[in-house]
Amino acid sequence: MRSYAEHQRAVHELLDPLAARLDAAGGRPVPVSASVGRADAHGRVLARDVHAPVALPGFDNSQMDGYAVRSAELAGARPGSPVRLAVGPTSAAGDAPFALAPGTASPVMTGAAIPAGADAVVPIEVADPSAFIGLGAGRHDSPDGSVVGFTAPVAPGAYIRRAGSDIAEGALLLAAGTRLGPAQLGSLAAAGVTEVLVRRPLRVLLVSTGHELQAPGLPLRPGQIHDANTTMLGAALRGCGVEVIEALAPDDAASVRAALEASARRVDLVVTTGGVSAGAFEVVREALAPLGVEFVKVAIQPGGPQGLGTARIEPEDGDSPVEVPVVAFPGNPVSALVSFELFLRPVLRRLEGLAPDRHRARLPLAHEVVSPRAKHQVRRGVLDGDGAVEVGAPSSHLLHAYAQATVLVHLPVGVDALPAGAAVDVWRIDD
Ligand SMILES: Nc1nc2c(c(=O)[nH]1)N[C@H]1C(S)=C(S)[C@@H](COP(=O)(O)OP(=O)(O)OC[C@H]3O[C@@H](n4cnc5c(N)ncnc54)[C@H](O)[C@@H]3O)O[C@H]1N2
Ligand code: MOO
Ligand SMILES: [Mg+2]
Repeated sequence: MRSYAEHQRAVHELLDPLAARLDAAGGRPVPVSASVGRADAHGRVLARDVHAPVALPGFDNSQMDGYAVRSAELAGARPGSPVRLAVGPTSAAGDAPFALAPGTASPVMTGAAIPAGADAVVPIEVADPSAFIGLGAGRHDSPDGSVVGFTAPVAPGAYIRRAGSDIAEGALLLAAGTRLGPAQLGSLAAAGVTEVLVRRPLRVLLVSTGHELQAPGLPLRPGQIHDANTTMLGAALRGCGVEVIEALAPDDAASVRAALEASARRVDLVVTTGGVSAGAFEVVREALAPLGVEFVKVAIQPGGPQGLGTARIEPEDGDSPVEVPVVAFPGNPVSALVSFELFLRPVLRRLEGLAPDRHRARLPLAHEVVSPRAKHQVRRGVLDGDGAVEVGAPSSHLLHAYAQATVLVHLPVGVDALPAGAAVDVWRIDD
């Protein structure tokens, strides 16, 4: 039997090369900003480095509302003997910079260009008067004859945001592989970048198998059930930025193979559910083992039976052979979704430019639990009012209970019983 870590490594080895494939086309141009009816770059992954076309800030500007001064002129300022300067023209945000005349102090607003010759800003609160008076009518002129007093020296450079202090012109703004969230998009917009090259999304064929399955909404004959896995794993995959093609194959190997043959050339990966265990109709195993997919037992619960490998399909119509990686999950819905969380989501997160680990914590158990010693068990749980973990039942058909859970609880190999209060690893379920 394979360990959890061994199978995780095998999935990574099979799927990590997909990153290069998604980059191979050199990226697709997409707009940085959303506009009606157009896909934008939000949530996508950069295919190429982006260098700053300009320095940011683009010019020295003020960090505070105050007065731009020559610091040397305030060297002798003391509470008892203030330095008084004539009020010069005002620099508001958006104004073109001008020159500061010697012996004057210019009102300067946050984000406004520092007048040439000034080398420091004194915040309005520590000037005398401590509020702007008489500005506004002709907002760039000084009120005639106004004088402002300063009672302390100011260090050169005080409250000046230097040009290039965020990023220098030509420096690496965002590296290839970065996922574009709000801060990254804002940073591109600030630099005036309107379009970027992003990786194309991963394309996955999702095949659910089972003679008993009926699409939700269609009536059930006795013995039939509604197909939950297609909706569930389709959502999980799309939530990771994947484009999904769905197929429902009845319980015969020929239809599973036909589903693969129909779409293998259009996808990067095939994910199947069901038909991998020890029953009489294990159609995924039957269809894919001859094509090169390996079926193993992993020492986890749920999710024990797993399939993994590259399927080489020789189309019956004589078309050229096609090879496609396959990840085969067990059919029990809880087993299928836990398998996704353990094995596939970390890889997809990496392909998305995100850290592979999800939000994790070590929390105390609210009550005693038991677990099979030889298996890494993953239970679904919720936190009680004190932040302790209430662990749900282990069975793999309890999908309703999974839908109520907020955490996955890990009980590793070697654990057969843990008392209330013992610390366990939990992963937050957040989408
Ligand atoms: N004798 C043994 N029996 C079983 C073993 C074993 O080791 N020896 N393993 C058990 C474990 S663990 C699991 S997990 C399941 C895996 O089963 P399969 O992957 O072969 O899946 P199926 O047999 O097709 O279905 C299992 C179960 O899940 C339901 N199912 C399947 N697909 C869907 C779907 N799309 N939506 C909702 N429900 C689905 C299906 O009706 C079955 O109830 O095998 C155990 N048996
Ligand atoms: O391993 Mo199965 O996945 O328990 O239910
Ligand atoms: Mg089965």
